Amino acid sequence: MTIPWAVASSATAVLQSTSRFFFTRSAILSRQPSPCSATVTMSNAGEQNFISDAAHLETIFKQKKALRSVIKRDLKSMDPTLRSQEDEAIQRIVLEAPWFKSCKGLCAYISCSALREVDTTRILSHILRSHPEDFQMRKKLFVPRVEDRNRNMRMLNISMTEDLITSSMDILEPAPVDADGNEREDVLFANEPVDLLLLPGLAFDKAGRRLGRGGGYYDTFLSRYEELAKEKNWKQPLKIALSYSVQIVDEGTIPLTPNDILVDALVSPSGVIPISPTALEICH
Ligand SMILES: Nc1nc2c(c(=O)[nH]1)N(C=O)[C@@H](CNc1ccc(C(=O)N[C@@H](CCC(=O)O)C(=O)O)cc1)CN2
Ligand SMILES: Nc1ncnc2c1ncn2[C@@H]1O[C@H](COP(=O)(O)OP(=O)(O)OP(=O)(O)O)[C@@H](O)[C@H]1O
Repeated sequence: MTIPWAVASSATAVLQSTSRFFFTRSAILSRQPSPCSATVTMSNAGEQNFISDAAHLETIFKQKKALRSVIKRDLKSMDPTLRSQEDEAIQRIVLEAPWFKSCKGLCAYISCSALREVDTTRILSHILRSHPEDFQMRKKLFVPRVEDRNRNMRMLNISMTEDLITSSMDILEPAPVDADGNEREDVLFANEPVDLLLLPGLAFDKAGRRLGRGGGYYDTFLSRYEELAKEKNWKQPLKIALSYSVQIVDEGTIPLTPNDILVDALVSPSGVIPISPTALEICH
């Protein structure tokens, strides 16, 4: 695996491209990373360093924003037939994967077609329909619920699609309490670990970088779960992102910021792309 320690293209290239009103896919996607880190400093004076760090981060967030626009535009113009073929292929690959079949608990997103996310309907209904006679045999499913605009997202347990309501962000989410008025189980307080996290995103690369929608919800949750698993001595869950072909970009295109968490593998319509040593071991 390439270690994506280099986080951004040169400030000059960024300023040139972000100062235009219109971004072409090739202009954004052709950037190469420079060997500078997110905490690059330009002076020995502490305050000066702080300013240059902040300015550098701001530049990187601008790059992320520009890349999001390009990918959103590409997703919008994707042929609907191709989209549904890719949705089918990706979900079939997940449903047939040994890491999916063997997992006992997982967090997955509820896809939103307006956001042009890879569909998860088949995967979720497969889980929720399985073992109707014995719920204990079922995979335990947790899905996201946004709590506020301050990056707080919980993953709550659901057992049927009727548990879901439309959120203010127009995404299906679980209500915090179930039909009997009981608080839903939060994965961060569960007694058992989950083995798998199925992640959405806007762009990905083959070194595990993931560009989200800019809310910081997933990176914050992933870092909390990573900490929890360490504290409890649990195996870290596999972090697998689902990606249309058009969302996979060249290495060096997705700038990294300090809180970004890398994924272990991608599932694209052409198959699983293992990235981390754990994923390489599981997939071969
Ligand atoms: N299906 C799904 N559920 C999810 C997420 C997700 O990405 N996908 N989230 C992952 O964080 C959280 C919700 N976060 C969201 C963040 C942005 C937008 C959104 O509509 N963004 C618009 C731009 C809005 C703007 O710029 O003001 C967009 O991306 O077009 C939706 C959900 C939790 N649930
Ligand atoms: N673990 C974290 N702790 C504190 N701040 C965070 C954390 N993760 C992300 N952030 C902040 O959230 C904001 C959005 O980050 P970024 O643009 O990288 O989001 P994203 O990766 O696109 O979104 P997401 O993580 O929801 O998929 C940034 O200000 C970032 O610094």
